Amino acid sequence: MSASTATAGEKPPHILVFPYPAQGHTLPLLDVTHQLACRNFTITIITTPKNLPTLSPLLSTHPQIQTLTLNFPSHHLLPAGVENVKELGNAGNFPIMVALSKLYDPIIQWFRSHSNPPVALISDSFLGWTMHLANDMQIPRFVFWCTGAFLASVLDHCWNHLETVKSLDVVDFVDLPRTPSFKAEHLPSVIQLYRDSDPDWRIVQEGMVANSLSYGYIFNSFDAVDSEYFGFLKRKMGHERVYGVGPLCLLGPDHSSRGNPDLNSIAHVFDWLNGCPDGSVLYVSFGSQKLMSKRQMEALASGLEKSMARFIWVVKTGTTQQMGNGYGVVPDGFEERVAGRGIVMRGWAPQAMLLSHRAIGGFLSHCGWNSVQEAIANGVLILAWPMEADQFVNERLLVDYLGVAVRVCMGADSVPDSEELGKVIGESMNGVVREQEKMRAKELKSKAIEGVKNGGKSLGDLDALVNEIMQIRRQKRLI
Ligand SMILES: O=c1ccn([C@@H]2O[C@H](COP(=O)(O)OP(=O)(O)O[C@H]3O[C@H](CO)[C@@H](O)[C@H](O)[C@H]3O)[C@@H](O)[C@H]2O)c(=O)[nH]1
Repeated sequence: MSASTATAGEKPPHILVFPYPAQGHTLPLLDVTHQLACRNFTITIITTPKNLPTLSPLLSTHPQIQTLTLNFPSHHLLPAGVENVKELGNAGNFPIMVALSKLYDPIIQWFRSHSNPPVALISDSFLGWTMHLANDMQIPRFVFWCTGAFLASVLDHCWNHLETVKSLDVVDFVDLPRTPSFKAEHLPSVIQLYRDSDPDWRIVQEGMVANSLSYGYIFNSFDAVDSEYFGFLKRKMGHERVYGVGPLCLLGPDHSSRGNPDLNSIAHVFDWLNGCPDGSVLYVSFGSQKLMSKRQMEALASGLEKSMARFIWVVKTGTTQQMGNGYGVVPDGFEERVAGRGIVMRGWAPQAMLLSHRAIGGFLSHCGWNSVQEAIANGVLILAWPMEADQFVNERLLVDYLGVAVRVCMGADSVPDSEELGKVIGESMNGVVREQEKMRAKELKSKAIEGVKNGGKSLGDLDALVNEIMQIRRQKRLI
């Protein structure tokens, strides 16, 4: 247990946690919440009825955690009953962000009637409006970034220079370390989608700008990945309260039961992996949101077949209508042709568990930040196919700055050349090329592991965060 646990007689502080309802956002914030619950904090998590089940594993581990379950507000762009981005894909972010801002009043009412109200708020970066909420409640807000500090720095520049950024084909980030440039189509999706004429987008923009005025930043990232950008943000915000507590998948809790996979039905996958040589299998998955088109599915299947590499391909399946149009459909006969060398898993796979298997040596990924952290934590070479959102920014960091990834395709609608794709996969998995990248990936893994050990930087940042909240509570008591 950390040295920062409440001392005898000291009532643990009460904090309010507000996750954003997208798989890649909620799960890592729940990991941070777990860490705080392990340190005796009193916690209330804000959620909505359909998102409540995601909290179940955490709530059963920590029965003392309370929930504030509020009905999901409506928005004209949201189909009735939708409460999570996973149901709509990346396009769902905008209406969901706007709809949730309508929870301001019920949250304030709850806060004002509470006998032991929270002393701090930790809320997702996509809930920027909660900065005003925290001000109203007179408590500090910590922003949880489920992405890295490089991305946060890029976004900060974009939101603060929106008019200029939106007018350019290529944006030069001259104020950032390494002065990166991005083509307009590779900027984070929220920037590309922003429309000045729509008052709802103003809500989003104001919230995003407000993020940088918050009391502190918490990142699922760590020094060896993001130190330049941690430093940049500290200078920009004028204080040191920027905490890199990642990779969270190494801190726990154990992620093997995430998404409730039926481990019996996939026992054959682990049996097969157990018989494969170390580092010989490519894991292929594109996160919880991306559904691939018919042409993409065909090109990817063909590339995997031509590569002659061993693989596990996790296929996100769509609705009956989407699958009728070929979305998420594996080409006929493919599985028979690759039998013994490759496995297709449909739906949800225990990714963190699979990536930690000694036989997995490569990860063909969209570069979603959680996948990136899980790959790094396991020293796995990344074959990068960024598609949308923050993924092009993440890819730049991985390929060009950290040198732990190889670029294989770019774009949400791109269809890779299957010959070329097969060649890169084959060389990376079967050959002796990419040795430098593989070595750097292993080195980064070692640094990640060091960081979460006693005396390590990520654990130190977590303790510093805990101390900061304890301090806030002590000061509140003195007022
Ligand atoms: O079958 C699956 C699919 C996913 N996961 C897990 O789900 C998470 C997926 O997160 P991520 O890799 O970040 O991908 P997305 O779900 O696509 O995440 C969205 O949110 C991320 C955080 O903001 C962004 O970085 C991404 O670009 C955005 O697409 C990871 O922990 C995976 O291990 C599984 O366990 N099994």
